[in-house]
Order: sequence, then C-alpha cells, then structure tokens
Amino acid sequence: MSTSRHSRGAAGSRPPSGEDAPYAAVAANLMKVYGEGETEVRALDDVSVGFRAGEFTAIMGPSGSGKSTLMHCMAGLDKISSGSVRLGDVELASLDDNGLTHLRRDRLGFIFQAFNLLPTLTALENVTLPLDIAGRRVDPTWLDTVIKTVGLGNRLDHRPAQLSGGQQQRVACARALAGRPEIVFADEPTGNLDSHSGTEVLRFLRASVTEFGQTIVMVTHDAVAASYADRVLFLADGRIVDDMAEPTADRVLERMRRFNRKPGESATALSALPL
Ligand SMILES: Nc1ncnc2c1ncn2[C@@H]1O[C@H](COP(=O)(O)OP(=O)(O)OP(=O)(O)O)[C@@H](O)[C@H]1O
Repeated sequence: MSTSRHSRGAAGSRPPSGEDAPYAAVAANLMKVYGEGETEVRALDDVSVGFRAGEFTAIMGPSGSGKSTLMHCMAGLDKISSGSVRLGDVELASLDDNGLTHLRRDRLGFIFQAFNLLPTLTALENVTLPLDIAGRRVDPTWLDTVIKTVGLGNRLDHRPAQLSGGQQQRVACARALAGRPEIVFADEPTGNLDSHSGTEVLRFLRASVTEFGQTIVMVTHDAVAASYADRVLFLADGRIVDDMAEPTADRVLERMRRFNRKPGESATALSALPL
C-alpha cells in the first residue's frame, strides 16, 4: 500500500487553510440521541469540532460510531438533540424546515455512495439540475472549469445508463460543485467504485480543495481514501477520539486497527486481521 500523501501543496490561488483559516462549520457540545428508555442510543455524545474553510476532512471510525449521524447533523439533514451546529454564521437550530431546505440547496453540495443521478437527464442536465431548480444562474466559466477538472468533456450528452460507475460519480461530483457551495458533504463517495474509478474521484476532490479552495467533509471506511484528506477525525461510540493531520494510508490503517485491539494485545499480533 502506498504511504505517499496526495499533493496537498499550496497552489497559488488557494485560500488560506490550516490554523488561521475561518471555520466553514462548527459543532459545539452536539448530542444526538435516538429512541428513549431502554432503546436509547447516544449516536453523538458531546461532540465539539470545527471544519476549516478550504480544508478536506475525512471522518472515520468503526461501524455504528456516529460518522453518518455527524455528517447528517452538520448538513441539516437530521435534527440535533442538543448543542449547536453553525454553518458559516447560521445556527441551524434557528431555521425551520423551509429554511433548512434553502440552506442545503443554496449553500451545500452532496455526493452520495449511490450517485443519485436522474436517469432521464443527460450528464450536463444532471450537473446543472440543482441550480435550475433553485432558479440560479449557471456561471458558464465556472461550469466549464468544473467539467474540465472532472474530465467529462465528451460525455456531457450521455445519460447515466450510458456511463460507467466512475463516470456517474464524476457527474455527481460536478453537480455538487457547480453551485460553488460553502461545503461539500461526501458520504462514502468511493464505496461503490473499483479502485481505479475511486482514485479518479478522490483526485478530483483533492484538486477541488487544492485548486479552488473547496471545503469538503467526507465519511469513508477506506484508509486510502482518507489519505487524500488534510485531516482525519476518528469517532468511537459517538465521540471524537482522535484527530490526525496530513494522514497517510498506513497511519490511518494503524489507527483503525487500534479500535479492534484488546488491551494488552500487540500490533503485530493483529496486523494480519482484515478490517
Ligand atoms: N434512525 C435511527 N434510529 C435509531 N438509531 C439510529 C438511527 N440512525 C443511527 N442510529 C444508531 O446511531 C448509532 C450511530 O449510527 P451511524 O449510522 O451514525 O454510524 P456510522 O459510524 O455511520 O456507521 P456505519 O459505518 O455502519 O455506516 C448506531 O448505534 C446506530 O444504530
């Protein structure tokens, strides 16, 4: 497995990220409880975290640790039990359902594992659909840049069924970026792709951060995918238990293995275990 990082280097046009960058989203003492009484589950247990503008963050952790719940709460897709979530200067709890719908539509981009393209529309129509629905003007120069970066040039007239999985996910990536969202939330974007297509999608996400200053938050189970990020947050039992800067696949894998290790067991004894 490669230990290399993925060219996070500062491009000339890149806005400041790192310690000085403003936060695109902040959660403070975030709690999310499902059910009650004996069936109560604390999916998020007092989570406080900030996502800096222009940074690519991966969220990892064992199954059931709260990754999807955190992403859904940050994106206004799920109501929180207590605490606070702010996107830019907007407190999500202050918005009603209509306000949340507008916020998601106008300020956020989404990429899902299952592409979620409309089968009757062409690739280009899928890319511009959210803007068309919102009645927003498509910036032709920006659209051109996104489509070139994602490498879809000669397939814009194709319908999803005429595209490979990797091409469909690249359409979904272009759709997420077309409206210049403040944050793109990606939920296992490479989960349905072979490694070659997955690499193409991850390179595009990386490039959109490095070259355009996009902010991305991505849930993944894949250490290689996480190594494209600037930072990896590790969740366990609804809490953030680690925060790794400039990850490599090997360091991420080693950290994930520690979740499976019983006290006293050595790293070598478990190194052959499948995750
Ligand atoms: N709608 C729901 N109702 C009840 N419990 C839920 C609901 N959604 C999630 N949970 C519980 O909350 C906890 C966190 O779930 P979540 O889906 O966020 O974990 P995850 O880390 O994304 O898991 P995976 O890697 O398997 O997708 C789990 O115990 C899960 O069973």
